Amino acid sequence: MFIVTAEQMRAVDEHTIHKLGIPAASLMENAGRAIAEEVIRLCRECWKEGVGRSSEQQGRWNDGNGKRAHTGPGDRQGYGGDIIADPALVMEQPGDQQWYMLIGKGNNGGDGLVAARHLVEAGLGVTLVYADAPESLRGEAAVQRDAAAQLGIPALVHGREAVDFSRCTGIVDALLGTGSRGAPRGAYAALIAAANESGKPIVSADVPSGLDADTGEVYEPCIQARVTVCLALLKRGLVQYPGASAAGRIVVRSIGIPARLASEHGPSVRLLTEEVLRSALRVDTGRLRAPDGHKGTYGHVLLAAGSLPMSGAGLLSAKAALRAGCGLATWALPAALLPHVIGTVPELMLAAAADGDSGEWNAASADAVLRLAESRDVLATGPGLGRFKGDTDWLRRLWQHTDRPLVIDADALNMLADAGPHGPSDWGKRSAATILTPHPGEMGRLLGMSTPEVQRDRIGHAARYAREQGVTLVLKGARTVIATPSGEAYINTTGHAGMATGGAGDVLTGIIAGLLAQGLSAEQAASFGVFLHGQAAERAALLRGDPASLLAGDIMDAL
Ligand SMILES: NC(=O)C1=CN([C@@H]2O[C@H](COP(=O)(O)OP(=O)(O)OC[C@H]3O[C@@H](n4cnc5c(N)ncnc54)[C@H](O)[C@@H]3O)[C@@H](O)[C@H]2O)[C@@H](O)CC1
Ligand SMILES: [K+]
Repeated sequence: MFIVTAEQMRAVDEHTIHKLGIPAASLMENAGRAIAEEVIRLCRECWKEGVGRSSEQQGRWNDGNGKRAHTGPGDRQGYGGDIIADPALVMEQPGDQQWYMLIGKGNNGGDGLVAARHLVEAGLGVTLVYADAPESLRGEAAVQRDAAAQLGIPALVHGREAVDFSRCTGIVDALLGTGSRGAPRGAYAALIAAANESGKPIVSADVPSGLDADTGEVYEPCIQARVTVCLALLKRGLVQYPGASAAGRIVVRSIGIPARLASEHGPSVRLLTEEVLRSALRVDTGRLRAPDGHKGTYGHVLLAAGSLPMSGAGLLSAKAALRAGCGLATWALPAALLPHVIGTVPELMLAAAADGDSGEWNAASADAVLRLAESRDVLATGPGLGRFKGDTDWLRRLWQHTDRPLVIDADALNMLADAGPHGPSDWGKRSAATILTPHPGEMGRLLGMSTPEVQRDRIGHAARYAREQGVTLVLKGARTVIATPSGEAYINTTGHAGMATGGAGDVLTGIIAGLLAQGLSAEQAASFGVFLHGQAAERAALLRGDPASLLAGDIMDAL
């Protein structure tokens, strides 16, 4: 599933209308119809839950599968085939429903007006609530305004008549869509605040009004939707927090715009699903293990990690690499740690780096790491590494002198942040892939900005950095972003807040390194690794019963 910016959506709309010749009116009709169908779906669900229903009314609506939506002879036996009323728009007690349709003056409002027509057709009570004078609507939206007026659909205008939300069952928010700029103003702000205040279920057209469709930033006020009917293509703001929290359930409805046009009109950003892993990323898990393979077949990971106060980080990473399926893993660590970790993971090989009995890394150890890397397939570094004198130079040497794929995490990212104003691209282009796995704080240090600034546009920052620095970048956090040097990005959907626990990132580093060792490309290993990491956490939370009690080791054990 493609994820687009408002600008990309506008270009795709234009292409569909002007190059393919599909009329704008058709697109709006499809959009409004889809919104109406989702309103009816929600009504049916609310009925099942008993929300807003008196007890004698419960259990009397249509069940939504069309079976009880028959009309005429089809209800009787013996006359041949059934005759079924439009099943997506049928309800048994539609008259109980009073929906307020909040209508803005742009095309989002036009979608709401089309939806109003279809809801009236389905027998629901509908009242239009215009934010601006209806006369201010233009183009297709004005056509829909006139059709609604011809049909006698009741209408109120904010500022002219009082709007009492206590009288409605639910609200359709068609105030602002992808044409919205900045915080809602005037009547828009007032209607959004009152709609939220009412506590009635809200169905948003395309995006919740008050949400930045590109960044997921939530302005004050912003609709808190129960359902968002996203039209044609998923918008970036809906998959990024805090926007994702304002959107409720997101239903993407196709309206006649070919989805593949998205990648012709801007960067390709997709939701990371099993289907995308298989098709776009061509990850074939069935081929990872050959029946006649041996431990040499599946690659050897070298992990340079851990220091006295954070030895567990190295242990978690190295073990996760093995759990992800690499044939062998060597953990290079400061020599003083060796006696304490011997035997903790018997499957691991250990390589001691001279540390003057300090338990810490030092600049001179770069040579030892480079030598070890010569006979391994992947080098990963960062977890529990700590900072030490000359560390940025230490990392620069690894960057420049190993031809193995390199995974950089944690403190190694902080070393990278000190590389200079232009970032590590100043160190030259690496011959093998480089994967960076920052959390938002580390990303902020790499970019020279604050964590909230990073969070305000996660996809944008990640994609830009990956392209400019020629790296594959994994920006961790809810809805992890994987961005590639060629400008593509994937947004992960697996995992949960229980993963916010020390060591979870170390496990991810190990998984990605373990997958690289098995021959996956950087793009495949980063995406598949993030996806698996989240899935393992989901499974671990099920086993434990509560995500909050999850330890990083549980994620690894659930792989
Ligand atoms: N071909 C198309 O362009 C299609 C567009 N569609 C719908 O059209 C929407 C985009 O329509 P528009 O580009 O007309 O834009 P919008 O309908 O999102 O709203 C733009 C209007 O709102 C006003 N506005 C902008 N920011 C505001 C703020 N912060 N406070 C108060 N008023 C503000 C502007 O004056 C502008 O007139 C989509 O989200 C979608 O719902 C669909 O109908 C499908 C086809
Ligand atoms: K909206």
